[in-house]
Amino acid sequence: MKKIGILTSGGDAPGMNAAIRAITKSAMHYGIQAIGIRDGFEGLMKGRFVNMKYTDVDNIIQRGGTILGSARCPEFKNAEARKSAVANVKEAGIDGLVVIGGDGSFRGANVLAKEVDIPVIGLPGTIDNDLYGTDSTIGYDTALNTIVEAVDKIRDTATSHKRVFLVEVMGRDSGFLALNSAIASGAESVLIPETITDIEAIAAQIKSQNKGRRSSIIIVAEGDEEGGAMEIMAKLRPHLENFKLRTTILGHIQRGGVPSYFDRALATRSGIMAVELLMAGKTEKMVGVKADELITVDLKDAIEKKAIPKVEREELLAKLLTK
Ligand SMILES: Nc1ncnc2c1ncn2[C@@H]1O[C@H](COP(=O)(O)OP(=O)(O)O)[C@@H](O)[C@H]1O
Ligand SMILES: O=P(O)(O)OC[C@H]1O[C@](O)(COP(=O)(O)O)[C@@H](O)[C@@H]1O
Ligand SMILES: [Mg+2]
Repeated sequence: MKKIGILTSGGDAPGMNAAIRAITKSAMHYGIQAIGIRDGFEGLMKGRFVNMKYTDVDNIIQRGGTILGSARCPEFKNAEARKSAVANVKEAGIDGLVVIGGDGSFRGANVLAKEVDIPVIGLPGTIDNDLYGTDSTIGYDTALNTIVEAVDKIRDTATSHKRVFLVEVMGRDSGFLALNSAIASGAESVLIPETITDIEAIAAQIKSQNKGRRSSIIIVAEGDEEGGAMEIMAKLRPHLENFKLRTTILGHIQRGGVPSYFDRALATRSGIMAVELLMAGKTEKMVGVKADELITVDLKDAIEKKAIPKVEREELLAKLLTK
């Protein structure tokens, strides 16, 4: 192995830079040239490649976002359009590729691996934590901490005014961020796409626990089947006429910021492993983590199987969420 390509794709996530750094430095350690590919699959198709130097990755472990840039690139789903990416990889002499991204990026990585015929490894980089086979994706922990900090602030004002707040968090098809931020912020309720949302039951719950005398926080995953926080508020309003309802959409602040210790460490360990897997000729694998041990998962499984947010002692937790 002489040249390893690195790209970041899909929604950016805190810790992507730590991964880029670890891959670049480990490649150099093994006498391999790291090639940075700008703007995800878009840069791969357009041949936006840079030889990574040691100094390019100095001082980036603590920075959010991705120094390589990222993109959503729908054209990459088209086999004809991907031909230019394959040609660019061959021309640059890239003989191994690390794709850092979410489920969509791994679908792209999986088809590309077959067309370009070089080993491809995926590192899960997404705040959504929606990849099967890993306890945590890079960026998830930081985003959770961002949400919890924001909800703590909302709680102060909600309590002062005895209001009911609907706080919308990211998670396009997945409730990981919503469920776990709700647990950690002491929210009264949580709405996630994995469970059926019953508007009347939520209204009854708010009435019984609150009676207009205290604050309530309802975390809403943006992908909930009843809609985002605005839609849920509109649906709740007729049932909660005597309550003061407010909505906050946290939005893209959840994607930025200084990565947590956890995300930096996970990204660094996974980045080293990605290089070693490529050197061993392994392909179409995702590097994941289970009970603090790094593991590999077939990319196919990571994409096709559904990651489901799990909680132990669901009944007790439901009480904690509603009292
Ligand atoms: N089925 C697919 N085939 C080929 N490429 C895909 C496929 N799905 C997604 N991609 C590529 O991966 C990119 C990132 O996917 P996206 O779903 O936007 O983000 P994420 O990887 O964070 O889930 C897409 O913009 C597209 O270029
Ligand atoms: O920034 P965009 O393109 O509007 O995308 C927003 C989406 O990206 C995410 O932040 C991350 O999702 P991906 O990892 O799949 O890109 C989702 O939670 C959110 O729905
Ligand atoms: Mg995704």
